[in-house]
Amino acid sequence: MFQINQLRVGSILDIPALTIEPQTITCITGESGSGKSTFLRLLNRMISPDTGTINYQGTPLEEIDPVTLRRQVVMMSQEPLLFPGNIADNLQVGLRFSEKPDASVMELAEMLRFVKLQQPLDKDPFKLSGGEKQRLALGRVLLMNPNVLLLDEPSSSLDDETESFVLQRVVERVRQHQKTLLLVTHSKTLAASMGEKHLAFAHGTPKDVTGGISHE
Ligand SMILES: Nc1ncnc2c1ncn2[C@@H]1O[C@H](COP(=O)(O)OP(=O)(O)OP(=O)(O)O)[C@@H](O)[C@H]1O
Repeated sequence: MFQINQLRVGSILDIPALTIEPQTITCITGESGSGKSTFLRLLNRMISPDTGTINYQGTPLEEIDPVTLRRQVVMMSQEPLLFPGNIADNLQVGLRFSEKPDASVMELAEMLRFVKLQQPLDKDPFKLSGGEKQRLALGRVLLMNPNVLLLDEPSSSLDDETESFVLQRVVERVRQHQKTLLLVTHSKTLAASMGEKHLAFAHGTPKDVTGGISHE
């Protein structure tokens, strides 16, 4: 899905070579400031590298129209983005950006249940708690069902049990739809148990620690 070579972003990232296979779940861990968010932002061209190449499905990223790319490679950042309107509007906005048909009220209600957000569709999202805002943003990107989902600590405001529950369901759903997921999580336990690949970032360089064994 992505091939990365000789990539550098200032002194933040240094990735000699990395391949992300299609239809795989990749979990990403690493200390604060190790470059995890910057790495995700590169993959949908929110930022560009200083040197090196990233290919998406065999095409260099800079040759792909950014809007087209961001309809296929969707990022949910740590700070949940909210738009004016109610919860339903905030769920639909991703579908509209992707030029996909609106979801029905039933589908929206089902998505709220899926992300464990027990709030009415007509509620003002700005009145939600931090964790609820996160789950709303998660519901929005899940509805979009993109080729590639980039989730940057989507459940950091949840207690461990709810976090594990929600993430397991997200992973199951991505597998069912045969999509590709890159998931940043602070939980090494979840990262080790959930994906096909576990990348541990240190000082801007990912190390493949899948299965607890280093495959440098
Ligand atoms: N726009 C920017 N301009 C300058 N430096 C930046 C910018 N964005 C990030 N950085 C720096 O790059 C480094 C990596 O940041 P990044 O957000 O990728 O780390 P992270 O591993 O996601 O951290 P966290 O777990 O705290 O979210 C940090 O030192 C940060 O200060």
